[in-house]
Amino acid sequence: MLQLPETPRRQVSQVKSLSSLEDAYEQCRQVTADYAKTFYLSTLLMTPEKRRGIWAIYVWCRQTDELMDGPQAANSTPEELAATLDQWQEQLESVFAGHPIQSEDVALQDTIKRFNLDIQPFQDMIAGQRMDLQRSRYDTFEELHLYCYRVAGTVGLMSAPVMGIEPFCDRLQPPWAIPETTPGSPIEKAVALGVANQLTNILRDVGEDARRGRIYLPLDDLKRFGYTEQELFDGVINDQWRSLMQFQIERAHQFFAQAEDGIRSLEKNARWPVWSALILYRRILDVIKHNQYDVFSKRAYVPKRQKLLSLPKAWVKSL
Ligand SMILES: CC(C)=CCC/C(C)=C/CC/C(C)=C/CC/C(C)=C/[C@@H]1[C@@H](COP(=O)(O)OP(=O)(O)O)[C@]1(C)CC/C=C(\C)CC/C=C(\C)CCC=C(C)C
Ligand SMILES: Nc1ncnc2c1ncn2[C@@H]1O[C@H](COP(=O)(O)OP(=O)(O)OP(=O)(O)O)[C@@H](O)[C@H]1O
Ligand SMILES: [Mn+2]
Repeated sequence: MLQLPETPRRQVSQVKSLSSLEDAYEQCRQVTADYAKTFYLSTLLMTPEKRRGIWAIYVWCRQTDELMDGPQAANSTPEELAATLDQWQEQLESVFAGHPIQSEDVALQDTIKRFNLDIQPFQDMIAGQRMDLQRSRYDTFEELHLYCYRVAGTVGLMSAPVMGIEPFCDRLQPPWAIPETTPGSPIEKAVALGVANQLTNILRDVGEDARRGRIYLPLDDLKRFGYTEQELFDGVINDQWRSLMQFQIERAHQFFAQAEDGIRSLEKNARWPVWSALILYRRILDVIKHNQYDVFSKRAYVPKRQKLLSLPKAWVKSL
């Protein structure tokens, strides 16, 4: 279980008890290995400096996600969750200012310094979590795309400087917008991979989200395909639903295709984990289709054996 900070700022005396840099990275390694085994395996081929950086970012992202999705969140009011995000934001600023608060921050701070990371994608991810507190519907794909950028496209922006990508000079804009990226640039493709993963995640979790009263699929798409919110809550699988899902799956594929193209811009020793993440996540779309678009009573997942088998495939692609 991930440890979340109890207080916004620890006293100086407590800061002394933070882990050493080695221990902090070891903690991040352990969390990554526990939470995402296949992904962890595929990071082992990166240079030690890079993989440690990716683990530190992974842990920060995982913790950010857990703030809203974890067991503590289930027993909190929206006001408490908003306050938790404020506190998390303060802690982030503190790490970027060189003052780590929890042990994992010691590793993140080192990664930030080493790879000259920008705070904006981190802030944007927190803003994405805030969207979940503020809304449970998206009218258009444009609105959903902003959400996907914030909660997942940002991962591409955070990890690209660590993995090594050229050129990494696209201008970042204020947190309410998706950063301006040069069309067709590798960094745009890095964002596209996060968006593709998040769209896939949304399709896989339609039923689970509906049970929480949430619909991520754009409402204007539902309308266009003649499928109602009530039908979604009732788990109706009809021709309209199948067509709607085919359209959404195709859209996710387009983002995966954009991302594929970007992987060759990464430094060679960083390509394997990215290919494996892409192949694994994209496969979920095939499973949804195989399940005849029943995302209400079935969870589309890729069996462990297949996951492991995809590692050599990703390896070959990364050569
Ligand atoms: C090498 C590599 C793949 C690096 C990324 C590792 C990293 C830092 C991952 C963080 C993932 C994370 C915990 C994000 C928090 C928000 C979240 C949960 C997003 C969803 C991930 C799937 O997780 P899961 O299935 O466990 O979700 P549940 O909570 O169980 O529902 C996401 C769908 C998004 C993850 C986004 C990526 C992996 C994007 C990675 C993009 C790059 C590394 C850019 C590559 C560069 C080019 C040029 C293509
Ligand atoms: N069943 C799954 N099918 C496809 N991709 C998955 C699946 N589970 C996780 N992923 C995603 O694939 C990437 C690699 O995860 P990995 O396969 O290492 O997870 P894991 O070790 O099986 O653990 P977990 O399923 O608990 O996330 C991550 O982005 C992860 O979120
Ligand atoms: Mn998971």
